[in-house]
Amino acid sequence: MAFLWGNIGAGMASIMFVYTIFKDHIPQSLSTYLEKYAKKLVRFLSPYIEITFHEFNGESYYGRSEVFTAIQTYLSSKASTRASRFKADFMMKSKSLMLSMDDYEEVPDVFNGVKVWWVLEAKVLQARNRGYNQDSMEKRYFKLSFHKHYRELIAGSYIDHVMKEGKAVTVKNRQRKLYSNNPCKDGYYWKAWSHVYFEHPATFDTLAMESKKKEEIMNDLKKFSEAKEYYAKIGKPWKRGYLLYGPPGTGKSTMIAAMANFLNYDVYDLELTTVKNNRELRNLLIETSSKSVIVIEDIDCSLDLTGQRKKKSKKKKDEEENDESENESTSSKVTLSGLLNFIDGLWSASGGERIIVFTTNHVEKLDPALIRRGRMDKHIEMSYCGFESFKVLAKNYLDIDSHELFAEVGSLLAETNMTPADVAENIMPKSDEEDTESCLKNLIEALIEKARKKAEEEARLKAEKEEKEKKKCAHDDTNAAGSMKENGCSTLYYVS
Ligand SMILES: Nc1ncnc2c1ncn2[C@@H]1O[C@H](COP(=O)(O)OP(=O)(O)OP(=O)(O)O)[C@@H](O)[C@H]1O
Repeated sequence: MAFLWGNIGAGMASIMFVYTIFKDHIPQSLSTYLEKYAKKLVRFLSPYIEITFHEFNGESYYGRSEVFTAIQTYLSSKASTRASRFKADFMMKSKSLMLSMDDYEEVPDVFNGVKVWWVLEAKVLQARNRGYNQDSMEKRYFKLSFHKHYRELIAGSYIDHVMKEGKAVTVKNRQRKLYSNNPCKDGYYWKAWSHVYFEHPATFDTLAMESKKKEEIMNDLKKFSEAKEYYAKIGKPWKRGYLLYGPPGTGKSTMIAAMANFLNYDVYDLELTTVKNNRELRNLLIETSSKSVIVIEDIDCSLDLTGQRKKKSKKKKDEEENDESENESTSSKVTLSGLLNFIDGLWSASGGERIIVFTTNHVEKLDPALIRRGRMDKHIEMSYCGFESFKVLAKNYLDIDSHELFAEVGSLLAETNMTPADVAENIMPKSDEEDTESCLKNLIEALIEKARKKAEEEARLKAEKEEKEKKKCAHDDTNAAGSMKENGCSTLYYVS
């Protein structure tokens, strides 16, 4: 068989050699025709099979194929020993170089004694307007070749093996990312998200919050991350919504970082004000990866989302519907109903786990439809610093568990509203000379000052209220006297 294929190969090589010599003398149309059929003939006679795995499925340039990513990761672990040309990337997490296979470089692999060959190829396509300035487009794919004889083994067990190994390596090497929705160019592609490596140090240990509340949140997150089968069973997308609300500086952003670190998820920071319309929002969300926290901070300020449902006119409804239509040049913005649709239904198809977090300083301003249970499953109030939270901050910043000044701090915190951000600022040593005691004294001073200002403010408000009431009484008396006069009374009668 090998001899026969060898002879056919030699014959084909001679024909190709002669063809190359005379190619310039053959008309263009005939030469294209010959090349096409020569390729078909070679494929027909070849004892080898080729399977291709495309980076993006179908027409869509959103949502990279998970199979392609797993193969890429699997091969990068092989490329370092089996290829002769590599692409090198510096891994922040492991502080080491990661080698991956270069374009058109062949990487052989052996499975159960059977040899296969991988190569990364690309087709360059005509430019098409897909919402960003696209010059031209490259469609990359992996090509796997193996002998026909091993069709079942390779198409079944081997591909499974590659997927499993690829995913395992991805989890091991995972460098988490913080994405923001600023389009950026990556090779031939415009990507809707740009990223930096996510290295926020916050954890639930360093988060200032009552331990019972923290534990409840951690249990909730853990249960969610392990509930793949449960979500599949009840037929719901594997997602969970959190609403974090509270005054500025109470740790909403810190909580998001702690959640992402706890789950080992990426973070997508979605700035809604820069999203043109519902279509763009959909594309952005489709492009988010599994195991991610999608954050919309200050949802009340993000867009005119609040109360829009109630007030929506017929005209507005029509605009929203047009927004979903083919017209990409529309200037309409993301709407509440658009956002609700994506939260409810978007990820049912993609299947991966996602957490969506809204933060707000003014929970009372939000449309109830946006935060109802089922959409935002857990509402977490981020509050002013209590004694338990203070102790976490004291441990973080001063490395102490107790101190004789703690009792005074505790009673002052009970009377005053100070955010964890302000507490942290006050106890942070400002120079090498500042010791623990002087840091705590700084905080006590700040708390006393805050309590004094609060008392002053309360006194001012009380005086203002009394003044208003006095004026109102005088005004009522004048009106009463006036109406009596109108009714022909000359004397005022007071009824007690
Ligand atoms: N609960 C907390 N635990 C630990 N540190 C906190 C906490 N709250 C605030 N901080 C500290 O204060 C800084 C600001 O807090 P953060 O940005 O998380 O507050 P926020 O509620 O998100 O504020 P904003 O509403 O203004 O965005 C943080 O960098 C952190 O150092």
